Amino acid sequence: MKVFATRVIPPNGLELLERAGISVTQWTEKRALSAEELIAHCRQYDALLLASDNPIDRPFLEQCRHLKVVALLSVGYNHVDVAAANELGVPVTNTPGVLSAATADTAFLLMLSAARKAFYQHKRILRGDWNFSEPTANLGMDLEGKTLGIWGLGNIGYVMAHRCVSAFNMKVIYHNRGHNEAAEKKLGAVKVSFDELLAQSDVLSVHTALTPETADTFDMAAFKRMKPSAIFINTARGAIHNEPDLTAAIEQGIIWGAGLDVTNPEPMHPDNPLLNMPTVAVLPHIGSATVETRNAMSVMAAKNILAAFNGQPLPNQVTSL
Ligand SMILES: NC(=O)C1=CN([C@@H]2O[C@H](COP(=O)(O)OP(=O)(O)OC[C@H]3O[C@@H](n4cnc5c(N)ncnc54)[C@H](OP(=O)(O)O)[C@@H]3O)[C@@H](O)[C@H]2O)C=CC1
Ligand SMILES: O=CC(=O)O
Repeated sequence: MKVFATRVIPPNGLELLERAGISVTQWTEKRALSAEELIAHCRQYDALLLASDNPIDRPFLEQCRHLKVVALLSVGYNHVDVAAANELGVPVTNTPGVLSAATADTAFLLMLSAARKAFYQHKRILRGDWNFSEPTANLGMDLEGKTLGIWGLGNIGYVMAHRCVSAFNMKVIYHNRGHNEAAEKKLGAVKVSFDELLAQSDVLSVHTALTPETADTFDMAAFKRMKPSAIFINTARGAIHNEPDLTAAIEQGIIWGAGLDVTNPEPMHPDNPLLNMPTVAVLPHIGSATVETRNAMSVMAAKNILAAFNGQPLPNQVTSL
């Protein structure tokens, strides 16, 4: 059995596959594979380990029906046509849970960085503008006791809420389609309507999957319903917010600032005005990027591949949005 990986894979997962006698070919070029190249490679392999954002769409799936599994090195699967995969009998797996803490830490980092204008303060040092003795300049805001609103309180949202309650005694409100009973019981999280989430959050952190229902939710109309002191955090997917509207909302003081690990589009252009706003912190989609977490993800993906090759139930198969 042979696996094709679209990027260099963290060692723990790779070792697991190789110990089982499976050969893994990794795409080592910096540039991403084109759709045609991906299909051409996959024709020669039994499984795909997808560590890039190449779409797994119907044209791909129609030409690669022989794959025993497409194992994603991510929890998000908005780049997969799940209905087509189900219809064409190509199993798809993801990596839930193991990356929740690292991604929540990224959201927490962005929240604190936006609140204290950290990225901007760093830029001040670089340009020789230390200015220590000015008591009213470059002030941030406290987070102690503030209200954290989570849109999509699942695995990552839960850890983010836990961090914020433990560190800053923040009150947690959330909006999901269902209830998160563990968060209600253990963190005192209160489910509110989406309108209340917008109106009451001091920090609003997005943790839903990108779906047709969640795309473009945070536009100017949504920002106008938020507090002028609110911080918007998105570590989920950039297409959930409208970036020109977010830029205008911060410029016009409709909201205070933002922390983004995901942008729309990615990569963000280096001239994007958000990068020069004092109350904005942007990271290049590094949510799960720690040594431990990426290794854990690679092990999870490898276990899904091994299960597929051994004809066993797949531990992390995704079958619906
Ligand atoms: N920046 C990064 O590097 C990373 C980004 N991510 C992104 O984070 C996302 C979340 O991951 P994870 O926490 O593991 O996922 P989960 O499935 O555990 O949580 C998602 C939550 O969103 C809620 N939800 C889904 N649809 C809606 C909706 N329309 N309205 C309100 N709530 C909704 C779900 O609850 P309910 O069903 O009750 O509505 C669920 O609780 C991923 O899909 C991925 O896109 C993940 C990892 C790393
Ligand atoms: O964006 C990363 C993911 O795991 O999803």
